[in-house]
Amino acid sequence: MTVRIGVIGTGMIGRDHTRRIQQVLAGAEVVALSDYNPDAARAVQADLAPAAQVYEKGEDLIAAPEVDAILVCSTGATHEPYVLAAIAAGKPVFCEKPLATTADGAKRIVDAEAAFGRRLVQVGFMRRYDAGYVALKAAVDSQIGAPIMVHAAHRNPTVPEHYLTPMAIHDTLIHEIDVLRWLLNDDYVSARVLFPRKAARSHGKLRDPQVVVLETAKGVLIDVEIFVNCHYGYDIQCEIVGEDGIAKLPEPMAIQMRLDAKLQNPILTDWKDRFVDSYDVELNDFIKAAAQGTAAGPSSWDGYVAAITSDACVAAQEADGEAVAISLPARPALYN
Ligand SMILES: NC(=O)c1ccc[n+]([C@@H]2O[C@H](COP(=O)([O-])OP(=O)(O)OC[C@H]3O[C@@H](n4cnc5c(N)ncnc54)[C@H](O)[C@@H]3O)[C@@H](O)[C@H]2O)c1
Ligand SMILES: O[C@H]1[C@H](O)[C@@H](O)[C@H](O)[C@@H](O)[C@H]1O
Repeated sequence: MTVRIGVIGTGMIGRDHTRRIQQVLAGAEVVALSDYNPDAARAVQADLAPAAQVYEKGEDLIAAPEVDAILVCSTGATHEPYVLAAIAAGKPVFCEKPLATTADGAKRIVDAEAAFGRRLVQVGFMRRYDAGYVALKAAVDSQIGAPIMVHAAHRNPTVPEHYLTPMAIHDTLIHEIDVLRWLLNDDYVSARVLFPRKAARSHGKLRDPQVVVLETAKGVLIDVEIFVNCHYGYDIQCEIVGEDGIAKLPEPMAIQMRLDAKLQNPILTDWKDRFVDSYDVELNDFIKAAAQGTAAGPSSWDGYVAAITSDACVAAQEADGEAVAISLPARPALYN
């Protein structure tokens, strides 16, 4: 079966996912496109999916009989209504992170999917599909003993002026919030945020860098440095300290050079390159499950937990280093 996919939001990642489906992956084709800016949808149609129908409204694309499954790749604040409409239509939906910009919004999605009674939603937490993180999880599960501490860093070379202090949580830390919970098979109980002096390259409305300290139910202490004006490159670090040893996320493959009297390893500068393979694997998982009328991978429950944790971290940014408690409601049976 070829899964007929409609893509809502044809900006940077919507275009890239369309390219994947049309040119890299098997088992699916993009038959419909929609964007708030119709010219963006038409440009993607012209470049990548000439047979696709362009819809002015995302809601009409979701309802279209030729669309079996939906990708929501629009701006974060617009995800919730599209995901709810896809669930109401009984169609599998892949939603880019964040699932919703508030915990209440994510809960509405969880409630709708649980009431529907079958998984339909996959959230775009692609790091769970990254070969390095998969190997790290195997080491944590079976080699280094029970985890005690995690040291992580999420560094971007630069961010635009519209990137404000809470975005370091909602837009950036959200990846660690999901992947560390998955790596440790644990949930968070509190968050603290500490700010060193502001880096000189941090623009006026942004406090950068910051350190988020998360504590888990099993007593693991996690520190994540978020530094989005680090200048030198796009750098993701993760080290897990266990009872018997330490496991570290591998560096991306790079040619080592002996050149000009230096031993050199290049560092990536663009997030699109760092996780390029994992985007392929996550969408492949979506296509396989959608062909069976369901969804796999990171669930709307995971998206909801990430939203609750993000809200706590944003509150912690204003709490002068004090801990903000995180408590989760009961998990519906659908997500056990
Ligand atoms: N998983 C990842 O690593 C990753 C990476 C980048 C972006 N993202 C997520 O993907 C989403 C899109 O990011 P992007 O970088 O492609 O942004 P972008 O700004 O390049 O594209 C967003 C597109 O959504 C369209 N849009 C806005 N409101 C809309 C609406 N109501 N209906 C339909 N279309 C609408 C815009 O016109 C634009 O074309 C964001 O939620 C972002 O967090 C995830
Ligand atoms: O939307 C991007 C993307 O999610 C990247 O993976 C992350 O490193 C950036 O901080 C964020 O702005």
